[in-house]
Amino acid sequence: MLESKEFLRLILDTLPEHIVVINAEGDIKFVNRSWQTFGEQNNCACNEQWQQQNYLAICRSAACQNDEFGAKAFNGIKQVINHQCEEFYLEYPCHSDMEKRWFLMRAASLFYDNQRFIVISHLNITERKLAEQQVQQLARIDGLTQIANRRFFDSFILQEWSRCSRLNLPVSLAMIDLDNFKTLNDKFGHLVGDSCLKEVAKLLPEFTRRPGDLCARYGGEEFVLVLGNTQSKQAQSLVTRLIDMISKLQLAELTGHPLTVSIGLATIYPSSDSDAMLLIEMADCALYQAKEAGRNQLVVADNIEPLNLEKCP
Ligand SMILES: Nc1nc2c(ncn2[C@@H]2O[C@H](COP(=O)(O)OP(=O)(O)OP(=O)(O)O)[C@@H](O)[C@H]2O)c(=O)[nH]1
Repeated sequence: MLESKEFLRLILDTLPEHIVVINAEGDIKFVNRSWQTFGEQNNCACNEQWQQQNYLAICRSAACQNDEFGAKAFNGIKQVINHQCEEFYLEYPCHSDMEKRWFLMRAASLFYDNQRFIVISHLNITERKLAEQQVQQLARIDGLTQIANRRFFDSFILQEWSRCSRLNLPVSLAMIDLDNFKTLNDKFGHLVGDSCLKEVAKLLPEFTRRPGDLCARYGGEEFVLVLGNTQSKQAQSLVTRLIDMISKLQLAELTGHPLTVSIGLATIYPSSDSDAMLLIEMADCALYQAKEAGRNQLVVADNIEPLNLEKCP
């Protein structure tokens, strides 16, 4: 019984992996039931006639339509066919209109009857991928305010700095610090302090809608806005609007006083011999000056003489 082809086929049909076997030219020689069913459910054009298809041609045609995973699959399978490796693995997305899906593809060679075949299986790994994404999401979000955390800001600013350096675009950075927050905490308690932080954080995403923008909690009662490809004048008008919105927050019910912030704003055209630390230092220095000048105001680093930077803490 074990040698019966029918028996082996039935075993393959019970597997959840979608399995296709091709010859060294890429011609499909076998597909299991999971493969067939997946094709039917996803309206694959070549359903019913899989064994008249060439799998490498399918991958190449996907690659020609700029599907990077089609190109990777094609190259990987070719490597197995050409004995450059025994096995090839590829994790790839395959989203439908209704759901997100990811698969793990494995290609391995097989000799049978003096002929060479490649067994390609596709395992659904969506559950693991979604869990990974959730962990990544949690690792980049600040628990209290639900906006990006410092760690994510640190990597984002580097990316945006090099993107703007390549394209010769300005980057603006606003450092926003709540005024007299210690007094507020001492007077009304930390829970009220926390509510203030959450309310301010809720306003920020409205100012950072483009892919080159980010709002983040920089530390305790300090926030940052990264505004890629934004000139100082544009950034100043955004930040001025933010100051106005913060002053109108309904926090007076909690504290009896309007909440105010001090903001340091810096704008730089990145160059290859400078790094993002300079922008952060300039914005920080401007923030320091805003505090020194009495708080509840914006200071723009453009107006700071280079010498004055040294006076900052
Ligand atoms: N409620 C709350 N308070 C925080 C949090 N993180 C930091 N703080 C408090 O924020 C306060 C910051 O105090 P300071 O650095 O002296 O600043 P400040 O009182 O705002 O004074 P200026 O910045 O000079 O206007 C400290 O009392 C911190 O304990 C937080 O997550 N929640």
